[in-house]
Amino acid sequence: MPARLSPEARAAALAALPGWREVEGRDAIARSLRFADFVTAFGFMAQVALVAERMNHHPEWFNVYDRVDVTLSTHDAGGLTQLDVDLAQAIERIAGSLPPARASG
Ligand SMILES: C[C@H](O)[C@H](O)[C@H]1CNC2=NC(N)=NC(=O)C2=N1
Repeated sequence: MPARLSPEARAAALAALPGWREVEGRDAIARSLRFADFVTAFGFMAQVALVAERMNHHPEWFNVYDRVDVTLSTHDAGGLTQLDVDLAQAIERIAGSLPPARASG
């Protein structure tokens, strides 16, 4: 398992991941994604699950209808590592290939 990212590496990683934010009170990053509908959201989760299993690195996530809240942290390392950055990038690639949510309000 990779080492926890230094504060500098962490800041650089976040700057390169628009939409992702730091989680308060723990060394983790998070993003909330919205899709066109439930089937698209669940399809996103299915695709991410296959990547996560291949990486042996798994997201914490919560789904309601068209929304998926994802938190990434490396539990074995007790914080953020390069694995989380790699998985976040894979998540961006998969989400970007799916139809977006309709604009609200
Ligand atoms: C035993 C197994 O390799 C570990 O539990 C893996 C599985 N998936 C994991 N996922 C995440 N997010 N962090 C981990 O430390 C982790 N460890």
